[in-house]
Amino acid sequence: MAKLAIVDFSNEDCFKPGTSSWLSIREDICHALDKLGCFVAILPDKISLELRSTFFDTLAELFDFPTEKKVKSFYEKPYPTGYIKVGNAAYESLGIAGATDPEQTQIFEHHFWPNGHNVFRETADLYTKVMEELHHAVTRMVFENYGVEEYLDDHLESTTHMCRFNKYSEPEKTGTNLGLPVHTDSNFSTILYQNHVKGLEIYSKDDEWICIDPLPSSFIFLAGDGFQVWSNDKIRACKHRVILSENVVRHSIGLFSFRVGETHTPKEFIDEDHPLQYKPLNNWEYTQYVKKNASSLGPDYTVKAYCGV
Ligand SMILES: O=C(O)CCC(=O)C(=O)O
Ligand SMILES: [Fe+2]
Repeated sequence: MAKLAIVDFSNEDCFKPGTSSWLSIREDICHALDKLGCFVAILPDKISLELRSTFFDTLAELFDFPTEKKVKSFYEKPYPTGYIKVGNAAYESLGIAGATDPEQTQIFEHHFWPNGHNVFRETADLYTKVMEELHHAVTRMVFENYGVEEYLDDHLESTTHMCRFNKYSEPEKTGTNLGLPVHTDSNFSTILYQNHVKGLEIYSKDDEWICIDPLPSSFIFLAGDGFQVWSNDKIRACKHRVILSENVVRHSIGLFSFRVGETHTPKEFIDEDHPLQYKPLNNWEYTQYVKKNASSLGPDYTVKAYCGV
């Protein structure tokens, strides 16, 4: 079975370009992305265990609001997003668009708690900040590794982040242990963080599934379809799913990073042995298309069918 890479970011130098820690981690994560499109980043000491536990309690409070309230939590810009629940499935999710802007978290907070909920807002901002920092560092490492740093600033400036809070109800309540079916994320890249309940599984190349231990210091980085298009298939979008094996509520947080406008494959990824695989991708239109047509497209639909050359 392919091994999931666990990459230790505990040394602050890991976030400083050019240091030996940075260069060593850069090699590890690029190798991991090449193999599975995914790795686990260990970030201890960023958020205390107490705050983590309090935050997951506030997520339970959040999902306890009536459905009518949750449905009305909606963002029009920079892209439409809001509450998701399909049928009586185990999964439901609330999103904050442009979540790295604390004003957006505040709009979300006030929708649910008109008098404010400091712990929720401050901790949501903290998690978002930690995940954004990780996103920046990993993206820079990948661009450096492939010799395309000249496009990095434009890429980061064109990236917007959506934060989603997910709840998976107890299997005995919903009658299913399927949290989320097999999929790749349609955006560029995602960082996930779980409560103490396991469920996230990564598809390994040997047709086996790797269950990710829900450790308090583990953040999971996943390449999405946008990453695959950008890298001309050098880095494949990571297939994953959520299977609930315990009869308890599972929560997770995700930072979904999108490139606004079109994602192009840099010329550096194209040569005689690696001809261009994709037309430019409008990641947001693609995401909407996949969401709208999920049932007719089926589980084997890929970004290649959408914009392959
Ligand atoms: O809850 C998780 O761990 C995974 C969520 C996920 O895959 C998604 O929202 O796309
Ligand atoms: Fe996903």
